[in-house]
Amino acid sequence: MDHTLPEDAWKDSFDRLLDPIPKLRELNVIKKKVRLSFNMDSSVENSNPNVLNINDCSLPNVRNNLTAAGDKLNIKNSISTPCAKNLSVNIFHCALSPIIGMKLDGLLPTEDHRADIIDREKLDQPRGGKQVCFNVNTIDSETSMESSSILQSVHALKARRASNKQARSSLVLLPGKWRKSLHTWQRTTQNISGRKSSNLCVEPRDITLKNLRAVPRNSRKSLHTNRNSEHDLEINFEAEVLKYCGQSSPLKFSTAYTATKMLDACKIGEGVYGEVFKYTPKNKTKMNLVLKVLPIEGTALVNEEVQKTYEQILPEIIISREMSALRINETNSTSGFVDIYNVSLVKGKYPKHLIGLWEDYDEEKESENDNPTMFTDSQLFIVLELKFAGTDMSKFVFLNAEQAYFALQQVVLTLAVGEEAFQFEHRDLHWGNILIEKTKKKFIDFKLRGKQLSVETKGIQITIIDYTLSRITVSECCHYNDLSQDDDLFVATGDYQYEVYRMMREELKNNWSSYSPKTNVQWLSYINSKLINGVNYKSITTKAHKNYFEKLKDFNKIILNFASAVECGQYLHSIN
Ligand SMILES: Nc1ncnc2c1ncn2[C@@H]1O[C@H](COP(=O)(O)OP(=O)(O)OP(=O)(O)O)[C@@H](O)[C@H]1O
Repeated sequence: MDHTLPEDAWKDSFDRLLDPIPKLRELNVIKKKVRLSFNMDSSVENSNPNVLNINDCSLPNVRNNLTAAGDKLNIKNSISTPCAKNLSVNIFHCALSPIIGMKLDGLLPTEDHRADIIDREKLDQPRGGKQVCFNVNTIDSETSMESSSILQSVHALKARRASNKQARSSLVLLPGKWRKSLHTWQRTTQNISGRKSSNLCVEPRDITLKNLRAVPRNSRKSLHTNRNSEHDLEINFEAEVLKYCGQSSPLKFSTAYTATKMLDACKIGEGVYGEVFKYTPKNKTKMNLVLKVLPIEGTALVNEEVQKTYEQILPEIIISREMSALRINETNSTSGFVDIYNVSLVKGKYPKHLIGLWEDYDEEKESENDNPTMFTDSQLFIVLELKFAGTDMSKFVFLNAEQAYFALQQVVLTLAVGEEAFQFEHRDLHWGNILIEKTKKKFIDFKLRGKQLSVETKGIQITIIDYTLSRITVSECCHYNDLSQDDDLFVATGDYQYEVYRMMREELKNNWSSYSPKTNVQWLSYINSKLINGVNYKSITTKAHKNYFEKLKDFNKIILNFASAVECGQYLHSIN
């Protein structure tokens, strides 16, 4: 029997169509143009579970945390998309641009992947692009993911939904900045599980970050404590913002912040809502300032987020101004809250030199934010000009525990002054929101209820930043962020920090407008624990280190018994 296939067996139906037109076949017009598309479902096709980006976790203690909690993440459920700029060759043969993923800072590797990371680090291999990872821990073992394919994840989730069980992803975050990771997780899981999305059917090719839409959040609220107040009348938030900026209309962005006025400028950080640049003003060459640039009021999503409105940005401006002004308050004063020099409302395209700085940062550190070239002529921004206040506590290297102990005292008294002046609760005082810089001053002065207090600096000065979740009462109005409907933050794990959000919710009975200075104590207990087990010390063998390390440990045993930062401060000052 002849097993030879007929000559045209290789032809598909399309080829057969060409048969009657031999000239076309000769030209092979169509086939020559067919290329393998890496764009299509690139989040699926190019997933590589062996690539994990921990470049942001270079600190030994962060690595330790990764080691301690690594088992919690099933890295197989990861989407990774190749990022052309990290690859030495262009694997994208097609004209369309590749889909760029984002890394989710807060997630932890498994044992296998830790080994892989170490191998990659030894070989100094290039990073494999940004990633989104999530851990689906409610899937039964038999339906658990067997490969890294997101396709299988989706099928498993669909199957699970079909059997009427609720799919819920767990959230394991690294200590510190959580907002970006949480938002990415929310977008990812909400679209996969359909929890808050009306579109329950998610096809694999829909799972690209550009397709994931943010859920608008409008949780900033202001509550008038005096109900008969004339403030209850309709507020014109635009006019209020302009008033705080000391302007009658927006300034032109490119002329208000020209390159010539900003010496030695560079981008130093980024948040979900904006970009942070550092520079020296031309007329004050001994000073370093920081510009925090926040797009507002536009309809375009920025970094996958809805832009804040005048109404949402106003409380942040008010809190920043009031806390900064405590430097000159007669009864309760502190310089521990970030010093704000100016706030302005600007309009127009991003200045070219700031785009250049953004791109330099992106080249070096890979920004997770959108390139500001996206902004049009009509875009509005709030620009906060702040004093540069140093390095955040997670990256700072303390000399020894004595220096850390006195830094804690500065944090305690700063919060205590805030409580007394404005019923202030920070509500998000993780170690990324405490900045530290060296100082030649011997003492830092505070005034609490009119009483002068001094704390030894031991060579460093602390500054508290980021009032996004903070609460204050000012001019019979309480400004706060209502987290009562925001379940996701309270399911996160991975650090004591995430326990504190739950502790706060319990303390406040989920009524976020109420005042309880105990939440400041809860954050102080977290900071104290980080000083015991988390921060870096230069010298740990000295007597001073051991002595003060014991003091930190003793204080840790009793700290949660205090009702406020004021009480903590009084106690610490009495035992000094
Ligand atoms: N005054 C300052 N001095 C030095 N660095 C600063 C200052 N303000 C902000 N930064 C740096 O910029 C980063 C982002 O700032 P910030 O936390 O205020 O932004 P954010 O948009 O509120 O962030 P997110 O909302 O994502 O937590 C900080 O982590 C810090 O490293």
